[in-house]
Amino acid sequence: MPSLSTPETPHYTPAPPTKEELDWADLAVVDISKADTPEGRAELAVQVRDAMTTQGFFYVVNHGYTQPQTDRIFDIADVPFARVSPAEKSAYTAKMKESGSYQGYKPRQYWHIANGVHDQLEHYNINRDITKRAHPKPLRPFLPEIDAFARHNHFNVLHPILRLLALGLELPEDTFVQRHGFDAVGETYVRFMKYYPRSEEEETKTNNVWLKGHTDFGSITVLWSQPVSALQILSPDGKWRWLQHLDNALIINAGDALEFLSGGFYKATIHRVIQPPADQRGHTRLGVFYFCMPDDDVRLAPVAESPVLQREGIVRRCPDEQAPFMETWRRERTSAYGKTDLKKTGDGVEEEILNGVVVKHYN
Ligand SMILES: O=C(O)CCC(=O)C(=O)O
Ligand SMILES: [Fe+2]
Repeated sequence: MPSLSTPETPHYTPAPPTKEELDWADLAVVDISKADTPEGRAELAVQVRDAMTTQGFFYVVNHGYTQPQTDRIFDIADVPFARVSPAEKSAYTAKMKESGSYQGYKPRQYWHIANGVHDQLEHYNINRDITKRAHPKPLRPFLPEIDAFARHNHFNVLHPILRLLALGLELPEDTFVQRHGFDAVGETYVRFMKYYPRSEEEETKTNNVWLKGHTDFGSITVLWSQPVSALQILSPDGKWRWLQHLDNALIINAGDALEFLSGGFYKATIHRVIQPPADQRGHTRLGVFYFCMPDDDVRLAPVAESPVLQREGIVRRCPDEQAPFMETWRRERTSAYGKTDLKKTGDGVEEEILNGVVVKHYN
């Protein structure tokens, strides 16, 4: 909470929500405050199971942060971009290709998008254990608030959702919670992300794609809703649909690790970022995320003991004995992303093979 004792920082004002009527995805809204009781969890488990087996995305509301608390996190999120010098940014750049980890900065223009055009977004990633590594000086006064924010995401958002996902598979409630320890060794982290407007030439050469269609490689992504429309999901009918901003809501999606663990029952949904509608162009777009993944030593093989999977069948992307550990999967995905030669396999689809598993990218 902002108070007299919290350090000051300029307020980040995002563009107002678009007035355009876009083709919005119709997603469930999950009131996570109901997860406090067994009856509430039983009700939400059905809602979450339906969302995760069809769209792979849903909204969460009543997560326990007030609008002013959320606004404060967005103000802090701008610090690593607006208040850190280029020299300090370069000193804290992540060694993505070499170490397979995003911890630190992903600089602008690091990824190839299409036709020689590179991205125009930077992000700064902070492991939930904020003490694991040093941070740029201007960010240091805000570390206690970032620590509280990571814990809030972990215990009040991630764990309740993991319990619902286990219930949806008729498994003991803590099946996935046990594989996502806050104090375990693993990469689950906070990401602040800033997109900058692009030139006409960049827009044309990339067909307005800012971030290519992909699945996230972790289990669950928590995206703090912000007003600049640009995120689209590939709907089950094959159409790209826009995600609508809801004030102080979270957007939740499943990634590869959850798809592996659930034997294909919960879908890692493909999503991308494109140029915003005309009334929001020319603005920066600031994002706040909590990227969640199982602990490094978790093997990403299906929870075959699930009665649901026994009835419905399991879809495997590789044989169980070859299923990657979370650590291998995240390092390979991180090193390869935006840096490898992809093979064109269809209209707007490119592929690569990592650890014996096909990974698709969409334009
Ligand atoms: O910026 C967004 O809305 C989505 C970003 C995203 O998909 C990612 O960082 O994996
Ligand atoms: Fe993503």
